[in-house]
Amino acid sequence: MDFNVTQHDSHYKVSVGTLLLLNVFNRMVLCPLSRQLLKSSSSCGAWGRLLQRPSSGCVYSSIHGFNQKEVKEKLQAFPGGSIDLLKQDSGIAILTINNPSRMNAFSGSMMVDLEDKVSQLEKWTDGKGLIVQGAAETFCSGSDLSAVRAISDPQDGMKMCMFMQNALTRLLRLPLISVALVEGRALGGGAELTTACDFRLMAHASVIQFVHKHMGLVPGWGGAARLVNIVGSQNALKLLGGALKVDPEFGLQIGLADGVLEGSQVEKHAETLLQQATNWLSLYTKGPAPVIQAVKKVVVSGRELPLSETLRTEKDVFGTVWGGPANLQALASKSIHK
Ligand SMILES: CC[C@H](C(=O)O)C(=O)SCCNC(=O)CCNC(=O)[C@H](O)C(C)(C)COP(=O)(O)OP(=O)(O)OC[C@H]1O[C@@H](n2cnc3c(N)ncnc32)[C@H](O)[C@@H]1OP(=O)(O)O
Repeated sequence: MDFNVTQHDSHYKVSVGTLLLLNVFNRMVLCPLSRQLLKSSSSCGAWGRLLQRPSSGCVYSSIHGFNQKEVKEKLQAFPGGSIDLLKQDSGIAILTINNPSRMNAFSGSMMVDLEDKVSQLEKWTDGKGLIVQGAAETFCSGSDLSAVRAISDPQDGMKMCMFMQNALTRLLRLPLISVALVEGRALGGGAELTTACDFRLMAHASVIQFVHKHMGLVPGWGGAARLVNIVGSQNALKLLGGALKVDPEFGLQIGLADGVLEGSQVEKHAETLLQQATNWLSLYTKGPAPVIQAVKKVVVSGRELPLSETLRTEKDVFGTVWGGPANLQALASKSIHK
């Protein structure tokens, strides 16, 4: 018996016998080999650096003079607020920036808390998606200005910057498809945080603004580098150089926003913003966790690595899903893609 398998718009006639043989070969030889390669490369290769080891996505380590323990102790001296993580059975987690009395500004302890929550998400094997939101109808007003004033010494500022670059780089590299739900304002570091998600959904009347120039600064949490990747260097220069206010319409126009949400969290009858964001994200997280995570991993490597390393990573990730449960089930159900 033969059936058609659609692959990249081409139709291949493959016999069931051939498929079974391929799958047996894959499960017995290629998959163990791939897993072995992934394990062995975790200590040195690009794949290992980016995707395999929890916290391996760090930009700075001791070789850059970065002492994580020391920085954490300094940051803990500026308490207030929290970063709350809710992991749901659906595989979608909600990360809430919670410091409403300061418009969800990041205190030092919240920065430490964020790093801890990212570590937890890196270990979440059942995870598929992540929504990052602010508490109490606003997103985040950046660094807590009282902490900023207290650590205005450039050395300390750079340590905080390295800590947040590490945390946000690891956030963006999570094997979860992430979306920032922007309600109210995302200012300064808050605007940078939105760029550490794969997508941004903006609520009606929300604003993303890189206010750094008004503060005599440039982004330091990796926001400028990510902004250039998202909107291109011309638009990034305009947003940073002019400290422009980006509303949903402008956000869509330049590609900073991926969708606009209607209404607010407190509306009684309409779908809440969180429900709308969940529905939006569900289109991309539908399916088994290993497959969704593999999708994110190949995109992260494509986004960050040179082509030859990207291709090798793609091959390794491919080896983790080829002949896996979802793949075998799809083959057995003779799925077609009309
Ligand atoms: C620039 C780089 C740096 C980084 O990347 O690390 C930063 O992010 S620095 C922070 C940049 N953000 C700001 O400068 C925001 C300053 N705040 C505002 O512009 C306004 O407060 C605003 C627009 C967020 C909200 O205005 P609104 O009129 O709606 O409310 P209030 O001004 O009354 O604010 C309520 C309450 O929140 C306190 N607040 C707001 N943002 C911060 C902040 N970033 N740090 C500390 N506290 C903040 C504000 O002071 C009010 O407190 P209150 O005790 O009631 O006076």
